[in-house]
Amino acid sequence: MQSTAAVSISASAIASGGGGARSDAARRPAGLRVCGALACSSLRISRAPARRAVARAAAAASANGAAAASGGFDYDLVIIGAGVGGHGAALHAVEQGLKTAIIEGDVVGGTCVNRGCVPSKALLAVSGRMRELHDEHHMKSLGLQVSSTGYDRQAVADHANNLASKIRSNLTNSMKALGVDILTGVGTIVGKQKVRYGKAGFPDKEITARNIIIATGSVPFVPKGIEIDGKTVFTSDHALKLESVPDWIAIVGSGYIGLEFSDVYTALGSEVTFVEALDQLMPGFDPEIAKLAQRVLINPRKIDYHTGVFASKVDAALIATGRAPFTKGLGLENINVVTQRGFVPVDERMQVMDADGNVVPNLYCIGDANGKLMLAHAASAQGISVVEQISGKDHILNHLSIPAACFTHPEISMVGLTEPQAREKADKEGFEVDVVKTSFKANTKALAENEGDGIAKMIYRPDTGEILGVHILGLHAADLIHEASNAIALGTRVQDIKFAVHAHPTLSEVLDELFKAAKVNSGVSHSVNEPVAA
Ligand SMILES: Cc1cc2nc3c(=O)[nH]c(=O)nc-3n(C[C@H](O)[C@H](O)[C@H](O)COP(=O)(O)OP(=O)(O)OC[C@H]3O[C@@H](n4cnc5c(N)ncnc54)[C@H](O)[C@@H]3O)c2cc1C
Ligand SMILES: NC(=O)c1ccc[n+]([C@@H]2O[C@H](COP(=O)([O-])OP(=O)(O)OC[C@H]3O[C@@H](n4cnc5c(N)ncnc54)[C@H](O)[C@@H]3O)[C@@H](O)[C@H]2O)c1
Repeated sequence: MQSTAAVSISASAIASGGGGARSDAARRPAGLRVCGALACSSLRISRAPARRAVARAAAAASANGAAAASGGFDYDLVIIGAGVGGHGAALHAVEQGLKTAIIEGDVVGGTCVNRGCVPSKALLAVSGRMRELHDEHHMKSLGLQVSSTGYDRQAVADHANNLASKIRSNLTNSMKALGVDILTGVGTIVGKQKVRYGKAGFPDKEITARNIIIATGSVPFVPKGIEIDGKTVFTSDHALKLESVPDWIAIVGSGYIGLEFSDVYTALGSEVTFVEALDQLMPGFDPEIAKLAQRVLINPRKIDYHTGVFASKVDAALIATGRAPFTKGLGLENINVVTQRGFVPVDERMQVMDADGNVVPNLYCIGDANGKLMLAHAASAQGISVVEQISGKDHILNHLSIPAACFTHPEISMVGLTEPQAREKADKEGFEVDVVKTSFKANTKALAENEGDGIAKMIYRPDTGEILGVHILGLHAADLIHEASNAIALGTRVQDIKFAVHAHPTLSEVLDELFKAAKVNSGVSHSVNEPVAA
């Protein structure tokens, strides 16, 4: 960390508000609407007649609450925390035929649905449209005329709130429909395979479970010395309610939350000042992408910034300085588990480790509470991975294949290593890395949209063709990254993926060109497009 000057920011400018598993899918009725981590789809399940009979019986048993857990336990699986991590685990557990309960101490959906991904993306959808409508030059170049633009702050806030409610009820209904028992109260582990739940501090109901997953998530991290009052000094929890749009706002921290909120606030007319502790903005991103992002997302907007400034006292600001695990009151001391800065220590299988470094049998922790990767889809993927294991299939999630995206306009996305991380690994392990880049400026679809700002960058091994990292800044970068993340997850090499065909004209051709630009050492064979016998 660089120099650490404390900063004090005046409140005056902020004040003016504006505008042994049993039958699996068995329990899921055909044609049911099912919600994954963040999306719902209609599922139709076709089964052979014999399986259908078993399925009907199990579904009936489930509907009566009669399905039994194995081994004399109340449940095969109890999940503490019904955020997206817990929800993802619960759905997969039911699919595996596990009798499952989920305990929630507040509202279903946790951070992502109620105070995170969902409402923030609703606000960002508004900011994207406002930005476009306000950009007269952009509109004119498309031949469009817009006479006036404006927004209704309360209506924008309602859009975010309504979306959160809708997704929350989708998640709740999907679990109920599949036979997950939703238990209300704060969960505490009182012993091996034993959980009590109820009023915080006074849990009065006890259940046993063969396996327990901790999925209790996180809360905003607020640096020492900063007092949150929810009005002039606040976190994303408050900002997402959009109770006001200040003329000016200081944002402490230029990570995901800071950046996304700077996009929202500047689109709605605020001026923004970033205060960032490290010596460059967006320090968590690939440095080259961060530099370009500064040129596209910061410099042309009403944003100024102070880097190398560690905020320890503020009078008016959005505090976006990271998240802290929410693991208090979980009763970990009852099973000899000591948290590390609040995070639950886990191994690569999300198995909880005790104070002596041993695995605690039948206890797992997923999502923000273990701190491996604080993203909604990572939490859910970890949950699914754990359920695979407890259903008898060993599974280790490759975290380097998990994509991330920042939903600014344009978006930033990434998967795998940054260039400095890849070079460090290459130095240690003794291999070469190469980097290729392509631009949105040469992409027909991006130019048709008049959105040519952006690049894609790939870091790879020329000796093997292994993809080490891909970073994109540009239109729909968040959607584009999945071709790269799937390639990493499936171990697809550059020399193979470069022969995959992309529709024209699409933004995906930015990645097509990227793969084709890579030079893998001759002699390394490829395996796709080999003639297949008819
Ligand atoms: C503003 C913002 C925007 C974000 N945007 C994105 C995004 O676009 N994409 C993305 O991937 N991620 C995003 N994230 C991160 C994402 O929200 C988290 O990574 C994700 O919610 C973690 O899921 P989780 O299930 O681990 O925990 P949470 O979602 O925090 O859920 C934990 C649940 O456990 C409950 N709980 C806690 N303790 C107990 C207990 N003892 N007993 C019973 N219940 C308990 C809590 O009430 C909560 O409901 C965002 C976060 C924020 C703050
Ligand atoms: N689109 C998304 O996927 C998305 C969106 C929002 C949040 N999230 C998740 O939520 C988590 C929290 O987001 P975040 O933006 O709060 O955290 P972050 O870790 O992304 O960024 C925090 C920033 O604050 C800076 N900082 C910390 N203490 C400071 C201080 N005292 N003074 C000045 N600067 C300081 C850090 O250097 C860092 O740049 C992230 O880990 C992210 O995974 C994801």
